[in-house]
Formats: sequence, structure tokens, C-alpha cells
Amino acid sequence: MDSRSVAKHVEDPEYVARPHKLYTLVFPVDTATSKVLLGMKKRGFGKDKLNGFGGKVEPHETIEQGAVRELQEESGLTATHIKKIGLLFFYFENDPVTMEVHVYQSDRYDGRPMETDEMRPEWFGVHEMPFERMWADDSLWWPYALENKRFVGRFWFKADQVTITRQELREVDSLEF
Ligand SMILES: Nc1[nH]c(=O)nc2c1ncn2[C@H]1C[C@H](O)[C@@H](COP(=O)(O)OP(=O)(O)OP(=O)(O)O)O1
Repeated sequence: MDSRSVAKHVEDPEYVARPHKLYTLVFPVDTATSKVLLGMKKRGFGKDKLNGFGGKVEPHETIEQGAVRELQEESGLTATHIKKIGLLFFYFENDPVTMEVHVYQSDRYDGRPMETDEMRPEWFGVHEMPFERMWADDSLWWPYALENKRFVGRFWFKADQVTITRQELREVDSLEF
């Protein structure tokens, strides 16, 4: 198990025993206009879906460093402040590896969004999220983000990457373990 994983604090033993891959997901927010920056994923996992910016955490970095790096690589924004808002575990049918996704918001960043090889960025009102073009779990936990609540979610997906067959979602006091 990756020592940076927090699975043992939140999952049941059956799932803790599985291999976990660490990912980040960052949502830049413009507090003045109440907009959030999403990117249309142009390739790879989740292609054609709108999402925050993120990816795999590299072996040499902390999860937070990975979050800042991926945001920079995929959107052109350099975060000067990020805060963790959630923790998501995804289990895909026929895949033995759990995706452990650390979710952040950033309301302070330098630079302007730019299209990259991986993402086409676009601003959306925080109350007008295009959930029909996002991952199916996003509409379930986004309300927590809006209310400034921390959350932990676990979602079991069919291989079609669309259908959720089981879910757990709850508010937590803290994401520091
Ligand atoms: N169900 C889901 N809901 C969600 O909101 N985000 C999800 C998700 N499943 C995965 N993600 C996010 C986590 C992460 O930010 C991203 C997947 O990471 P990557 O973009 O790194 O994947 P790739 O396979 O494209 O990797 P690279 O080839 O290294 O770019 O998708």
C-alpha cells in the first residue's frame, strides 16, 4: 500500500486490502463571479467528460504537490492556495485497483486558463454545473462543496464508467488523518 494513501482511515478491511492508485482533482473557483473552471478531457481516462483538473500522483511528490502540478499542466493556472474538500474512492467493475481521489478547491492562483493537449477549459456558474456532461458521482457530492462541507464518498461503477451500482457519501469534520 502506498504510504500516502488514507484508505485505512475510511474504508472497510475488504477494500483496504486492494491496491490503491492515488489521484488528485482540483476545481479552481472565482469567488468574485461564483464560477468554477472545468476542463473538457480530450484524451485518456474520462475522455469527453467535463471535470476538474488532476491526475496521478507521482512517486516523488506529496498529494498536494501533485494537485498543484496537475492543475498547472492541464489548465495553465498556478495555484497559490488550495484546500482539500473531499476524498473519493472509485471501484470499477473488472478492475482490482481502487482509485483514491483527493479533491481540492483553489480560489487563489496565478495565470489564465489555457487549452492544453489534455483539457479544454471553460467557466461555469457554481449553481449551473453541467452535470449531464460530468462523471455521474459529481452531482451527488457537489452540494457538499457548495455548502463548504468536507465529504468522503465511495462509488462502485460498472465497466461502462457511467452506471453507479452502489454508493456511500457522508460529511466529515476533517480530512486530516
Ligand atoms: N468518477 C469520477 N468522478 C470524478 O469527478 N473524477 C474522476 C472520476 N474518476 C476519475 N476522476 C478523475 C481523477 C483524475 O483527476 C482524473 C484521471 O486521472 P488522469 O487524467 O491522470 O488519467 P489518465 O489515465 O488520463 O492519466 P495520464 O495518462 O497520466 O494523463 O479523473
